[in-house]
This record gives sequence, structure tokens and C-alpha cells, in this order.
Amino acid sequence: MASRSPQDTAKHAVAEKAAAMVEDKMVLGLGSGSTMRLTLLSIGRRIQAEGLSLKGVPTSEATAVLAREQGIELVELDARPELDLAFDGADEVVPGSFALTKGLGGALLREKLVAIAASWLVILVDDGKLVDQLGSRSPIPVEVVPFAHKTTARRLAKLGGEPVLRLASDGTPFRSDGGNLIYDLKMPPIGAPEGLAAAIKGITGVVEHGIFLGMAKDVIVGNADGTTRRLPAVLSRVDNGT
Ligand SMILES: O=C[C@H](O)[C@H](O)[C@H](O)COP(=O)(O)O
Repeated sequence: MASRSPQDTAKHAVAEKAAAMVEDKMVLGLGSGSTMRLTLLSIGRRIQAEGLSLKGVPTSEATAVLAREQGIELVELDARPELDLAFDGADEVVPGSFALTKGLGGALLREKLVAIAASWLVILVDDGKLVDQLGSRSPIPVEVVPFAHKTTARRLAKLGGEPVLRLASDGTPFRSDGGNLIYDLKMPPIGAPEGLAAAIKGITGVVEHGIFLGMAKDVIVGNADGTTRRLPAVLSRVDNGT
């Protein structure tokens, strides 16, 4: 077996830790991305070994396929508006406030809908995702409707960043599962994410953005040596975007 990179080791560790939190008959929110992929595989192993009966709301088509393969029954969020537990990855996490950037995989809209519906949202990251301020290592993904998207991008630019239209691997504009476009808004490190989040949301043509505030209840960090640690719990909450 090929040896794992330190980042892969961290992701596997955090995936195992997350899977251990699952209890029989739970209804889960199922996030997207590579860390979630490993988490779904770990949950699948528990289903095989222990016969757990689980339901889940997937946040992307890719997650839906994998979750079904693992034996998780898919349900509509409208049918189960309250989720027992949700897991997701993130692109940036600020320890203390648990402010997050998400959406580099393009699933931010469904991820936010599921995050808001979850009684307990657990964010799973490797050590490299921890930042002092959002925008330090990742742009802010912004999902916009295709109609007049360049006009929407010009308005985004007025917020002080550089919006870059995301392209797929074939060079055509990337489309989200909802058929929308994504601009990656490159910003200097963001001191006050609440204000920026509200300003982005206030632009007509914007569907949603990847700043998640006041949603994560728990952050589990995977370390390169295969251990994990929980960040201290959030003490205060800000706007959760509902
Ligand atoms: O749209 C994608 C999601 O927000 C992912 O959860 C995020 O990009 C983290 O993905 P990964 O675990 O692959 O780093």
C-alpha cells in the first residue's frame, strides 16, 4: 500500500473520529469533499460491522452516490427538517469563533441549508485549515445565478476583492449542482466576516456565499501524526444566516 501523505493521514484520522460519533437510527447531514468522502467510508464500515440503520441528507450529487453505496438511506431535507448530527469539511476554520470558509468543492449552497438544519454540526479538517482570519488561505466562494453574472461580479469587486469565475477542468465555467456559477472572491484577510457576509448576500444575483458563521458546534482537527483534537467550544454565536 502506498504511504499516506501527512494531510491524508490527518484526514483519515478525523474521518474515523467522526464515524465513531454516529449512533443507530440517526438522521445525518452529509457534507461534501475529500474529508467527507473518507468519513462516509468509515461510517460505511460501521454499518457493515454493526448493522447500524442510518438515514442522511446529502449536500451534493457525489455525496448522494457514495452515501447510498455505503448503505445510508437518503432522505429529503424537506421531509426531515431537523437533523440529529451533520458532518462536513471546510476550507478554513478560525479557532475560537468557529467561523468557516466553505465551498471550494462547489457544494456551499446545499451545505449551508443542511448546516442550518442540523442540531449539531461537526466540522472535520486537517491542521492546515486553521487560520487566524478568513481569507488567509482560501478565496470566498460565491454562488451566483448565470443571468448577468458579469454584472454581479462587478458589484462583488466593489467589496474590495477580486472575483474570479471558477472554471471546470475542461475550461468551461464550473456549474454547481444547482446549475449556478461560482466566483471565487480573493480578499485580503477578513477582520469582520459578519459585515462582508451581509454585504455579499445583499447583492442581487448572489445565491449564497461560503462564509459560515455561528453554525459549527464542534471542530475536530486531524494531525499529521494520525491523532485528532477537538477545538474548544464556541462561547458566543453570531448570525447563522437563516
Ligand atoms: O464545497 C465543498 C465543501 O465546502 C468542502 O467541504 C470543503 O471544500 C472541504 O473539502 P475537503 O475536505 O476536500 O478539503
